[in-house]
Amino acid sequence: MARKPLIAGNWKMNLNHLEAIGVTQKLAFALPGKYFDVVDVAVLPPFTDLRSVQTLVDADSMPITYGGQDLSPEDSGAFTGDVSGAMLAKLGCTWVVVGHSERRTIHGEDDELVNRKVRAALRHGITPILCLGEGEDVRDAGEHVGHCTAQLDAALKGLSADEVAKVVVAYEPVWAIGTGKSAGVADAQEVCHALRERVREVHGGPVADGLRILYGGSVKSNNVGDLVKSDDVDGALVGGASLDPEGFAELCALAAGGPLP
Ligand SMILES: O=C[C@H](O)COP(=O)(O)O
Repeated sequence: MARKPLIAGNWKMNLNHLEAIGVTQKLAFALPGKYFDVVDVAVLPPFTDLRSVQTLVDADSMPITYGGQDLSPEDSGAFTGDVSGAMLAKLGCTWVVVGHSERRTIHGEDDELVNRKVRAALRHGITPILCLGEGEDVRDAGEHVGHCTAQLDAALKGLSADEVAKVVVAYEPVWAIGTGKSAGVADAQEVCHALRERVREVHGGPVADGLRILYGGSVKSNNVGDLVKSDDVDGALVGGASLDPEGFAELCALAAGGPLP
């Protein structure tokens, strides 16, 4: 089944709302409309930027989608500092990152919380981009496939096949994030394939064949083309390389099959 690639730029804690406007404008300007027929392009700014990005995207009818980098597992109430799925939905978010390794490591998020956040996103009609991946020690021990499929099982626990069909999975080996050390194409394909086969086993062929599985970890213009050519890699979650709009536009074009004119 042909799956349209998704290239999502995770800005992490970079760019204030004024800078966000500039970067989003430049990205839309640099990437001709025809590329959006072939690849979906998203930006994932900090919460404080979302309203500005929404206003710009709506006003200029940009083909760019956007989303948050995290959400609360709860819908409202006394949860100081948290942002709910309902709030993100109201801001027109298509996506929300869940279970990023920086949240798992820095904020101690475990699989059970990640599962609750996936459910919260789906409850509000937002597509969770569910991140998972192994650390260097697990990879060195050769246990990366089992580790990642176990994380997948835990994050999707109790979800119906229809719900799983609405999830995007992002395989991000922790040792490749922000290190300049990207997984090889064969390594990315190995884990993405195993994740798809696990979904096939539990939720059936149509869900597995339709599921978008991204790779993330030091994705740049020089490796994105080969990564998305892999059978089971359907796009990329891009960190550092998404902050420069012209460079990110080039990366998106390469994911769509060729460089910008
Ligand atoms: O969410 C994005 C990933 O953490 C990858 O970040 P990176 O492209 O800077 O390595």
